[in-house]
Amino acid sequence: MELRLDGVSVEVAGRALVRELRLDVGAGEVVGLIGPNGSGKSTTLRCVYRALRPTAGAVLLNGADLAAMTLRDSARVIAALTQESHGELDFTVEEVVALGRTPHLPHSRALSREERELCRRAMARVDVGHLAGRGVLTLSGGERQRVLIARALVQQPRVLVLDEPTNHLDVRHQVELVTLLRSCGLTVLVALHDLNLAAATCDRLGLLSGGRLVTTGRPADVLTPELVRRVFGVDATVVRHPRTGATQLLYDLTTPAGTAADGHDDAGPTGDAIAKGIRP
Ligand SMILES: Nc1ncnc2c1ncn2[C@@H]1O[C@H](COP(=O)(O)OP(=O)(O)OP(=O)(O)O)[C@@H](O)[C@H]1O
Repeated sequence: MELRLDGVSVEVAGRALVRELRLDVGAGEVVGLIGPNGSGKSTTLRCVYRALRPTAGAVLLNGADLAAMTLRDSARVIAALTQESHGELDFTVEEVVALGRTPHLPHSRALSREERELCRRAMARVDVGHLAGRGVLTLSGGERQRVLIARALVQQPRVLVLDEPTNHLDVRHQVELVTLLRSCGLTVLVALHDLNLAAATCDRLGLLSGGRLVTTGRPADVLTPELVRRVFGVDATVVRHPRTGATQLLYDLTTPAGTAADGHDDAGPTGDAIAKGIRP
């Protein structure tokens, strides 16, 4: 299923948080949103999982406007792992995972045997099967994050939207999540802070700054030292992973590169200016 952000803008209290964002995620493609704090990544994702309505533009699924679908219908197609997903009540792990079936269940029907098996497999896939009977509030941050990934999987979506899914995950579970995102066959839009993880995970990246899309492209084309310096204010050397060939950045941790554009409307060069290499 193809996801298209068609000129999406979000304005809150007279302030533009996202401006005319155009981005396509092809069926089965993994696209990463990267950018400094406050650049508009979460706001963009909120428009896709319908926590926010774009002020202008539209989010399209296979060409159909998401705004015209019922929330239940879109929840059958789009699963989200969000920054807000953590306010669960004290359910057990298996109860939280089973909640992923809600958009598919007629009122008050219990899970079928197949659905319980689906939940069991999803829990095993993210390594939380042994926690099935535990209360989610007793879990560590990483364990809880993996439970929420299992919940998204049992939703059997066609599109997966993830906001910083590697938060709290140790390195093994980060690698497993990358493998899962790359192999699940779903259309994936994921916001990531870790640029090396983004480069290893995503087919393409969209780089945001100040609510604008600076550029999109393959990781090797987006993660250039020039753009990383202009947008993040960090000096980095680009290397290729010796085995996988993935683009990876080695940060220079000793010398600040100067002022980066941040998420504020009135600070730093605009996204367009950055994209063209123009300093005002
Ligand atoms: N409801 C809101 N009202 C006012 N401003 C908001 C609101 N939601 C977000 N913002 C502002 O919009 C900007 C973009 O926020 P957003 O959360 O999308 O950024 P982000 O790129 O996800 O940042 P981070 O990397 O810090 O998670 C920020 O300056 C934020 O303070």
